[in-house]
Amino acid sequence: MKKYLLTIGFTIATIAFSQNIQIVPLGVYGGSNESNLSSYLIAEESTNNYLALDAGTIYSGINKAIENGTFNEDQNKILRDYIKGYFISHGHLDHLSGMIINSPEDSNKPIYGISETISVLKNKYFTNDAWANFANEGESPILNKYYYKNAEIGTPFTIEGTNFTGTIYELSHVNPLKSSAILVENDSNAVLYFGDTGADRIEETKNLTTIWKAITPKIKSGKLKTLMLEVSFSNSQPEKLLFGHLTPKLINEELGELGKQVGKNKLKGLTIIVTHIKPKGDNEEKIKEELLKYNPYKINYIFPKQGEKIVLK
Ligand SMILES: Nc1ncnc2c1ncn2[C@@H]1O[C@@H]2COP(=O)(O)O[C@H]2[C@H]1O
Repeated sequence: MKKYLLTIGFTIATIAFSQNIQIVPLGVYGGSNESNLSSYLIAEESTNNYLALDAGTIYSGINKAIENGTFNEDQNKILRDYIKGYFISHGHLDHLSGMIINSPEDSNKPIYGISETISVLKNKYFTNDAWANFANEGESPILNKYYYKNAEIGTPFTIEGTNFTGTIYELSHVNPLKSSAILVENDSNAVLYFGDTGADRIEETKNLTTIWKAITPKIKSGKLKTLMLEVSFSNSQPEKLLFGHLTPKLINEELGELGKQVGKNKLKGLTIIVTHIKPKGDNEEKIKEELLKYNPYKINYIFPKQGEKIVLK
């Protein structure tokens, strides 16, 4: 009997610990189309406990997900109950305007970010001049709906309302402007989401190298399921006009650095979800073509679509 119970316990534990991760893109572009800007909901597959990775577009993305059958609930419930908190990578509008605009209808929840991002929210957006202060610090009247969670770089923290922990890393988005990435993980799976970032060579920083070193063990063990990485421009964009972004060429340059840590063959089949494409002219088609045509590390590229769920196995 005892052995039987132990087996059941082990099976339940295995199921509990091997939760796949799902991602619901609410917005996928890095500009122009204000109804489809960077925001990705991430949760364990069998739950509705989502962290929003950036919040450029919220309302239109939820509607699109309902239209696609990804969600089968009303708009308000998804906003208020499913989204347990926001990670905001940096202070640019295309990463947070959806959260601001929807704040009057939202419920109480945390906003995670580096101190620079929280400072922008506090001093530029949740102000009486720009909107109203729906957060818990800053200008009066303080409406106390959102509460800031200032994350220390590289120190894991609990993501409220989920089984995830988060670890934030610093990025450079036209040095000295800071952006950030977050490693979201449960016991068996991990996803690394990047806000806007330039390449180390162009930004003259070592931020990406630091991240590649930090995640190498998780890639080697197979725990890290995907990188959600920006590719804003095609290779035709001159390096002096990148404004702190990546191109397919620079992705391969950075993957070369990661490959040095992990071992080249270990990158084969790694999934990269391509974020933040700027949908101007034929930029989107060119980026896709360039990534797929010259893919020396045999990366599995996914081009997310608004409202279409991705399950990472
Ligand atoms: N000096 C500049 N000249 C023209 N466009 C710029 C300049 N700096 C920033 N931008 C644009 O403004 C955008 C702000 O958000 P992004 O960083 O996504 O991308 C940036 C560029 O597209």
